Amino acid sequence: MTRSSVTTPPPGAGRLQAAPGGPAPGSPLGSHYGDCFGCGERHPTGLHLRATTPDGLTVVAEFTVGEAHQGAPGLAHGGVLAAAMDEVIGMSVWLFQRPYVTGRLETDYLAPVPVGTTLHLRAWCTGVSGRKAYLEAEGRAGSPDGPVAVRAAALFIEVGMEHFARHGDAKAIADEHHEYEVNP
Ligand SMILES: CCCCCCCCCCCCCC(=O)SCCNC(=O)CCNC(=O)[C@H](O)C(C)(C)COP(=O)(O)OP(=O)(O)OC[C@H]1O[C@@H](n2cnc3c(N)ncnc32)[C@H](O)[C@@H]1OP(=O)(O)O
Repeated sequence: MTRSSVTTPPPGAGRLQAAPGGPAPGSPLGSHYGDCFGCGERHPTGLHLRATTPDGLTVVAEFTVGEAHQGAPGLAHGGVLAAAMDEVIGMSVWLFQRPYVTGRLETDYLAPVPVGTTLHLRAWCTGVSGRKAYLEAEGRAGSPDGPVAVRAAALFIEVGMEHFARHGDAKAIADEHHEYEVNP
């Protein structure tokens, strides 16, 4: 993976620990928002990522490239593939049980991805330092051990739930996330 110093954990960065009360190994991860382009079940042309965590620390998910995801005829758009990387990484920080947002996302495209291909996605954390989390992801074509078509490295920044309430739709968050106090 070609990655910059911004997405490389600094010396002394901590390792991620499974959050108490987080999803049990093997359990499916639900969508964080029904209208999300990445995981929302209500989104008509979204990626509809369905994810599980095998170990409470990493996330695996599948995304089948559809007609709505094309750039060149018959091939996935690079921005859509980056969105899939962003989403699976976002799901993996969701395991921390604290809200994070993408600060920087770096993507390597290794092979074209035809419409109809199922990408097998995996994301994991490489380090945590203060509010910063360092993460990586890959997408393999056709099967979990297929060729790597896309790779990403990211810096995510921890924010409070008030970030989403202040900048987004506070009512929609409250309706879907009764477990969080969005205006503490
Ligand atoms: C309904 C459900 C609700 C739950 C939703 C779940 C979400 C799931 C979503 C899933 C979808 C997938 C996820 C999505 O798509 S999330 C959507 C895409 N991302 C965003 O919209 C984020 C937009 N940016 C911001 O809001 C602010 O800039 C943030 C909050 C990130 C930081 O502003 P804030 O004022 O708070 O803090 P700070 O500026 O002091 O920065 C703090 C530290 O971080 C460093 N830094 C920051 N940025 C960068 C950068 N680009 N490169 C390098 N470094 C960067 C910075 O230097 C500093 O370091 P240091 O000086 O301390 O060393």
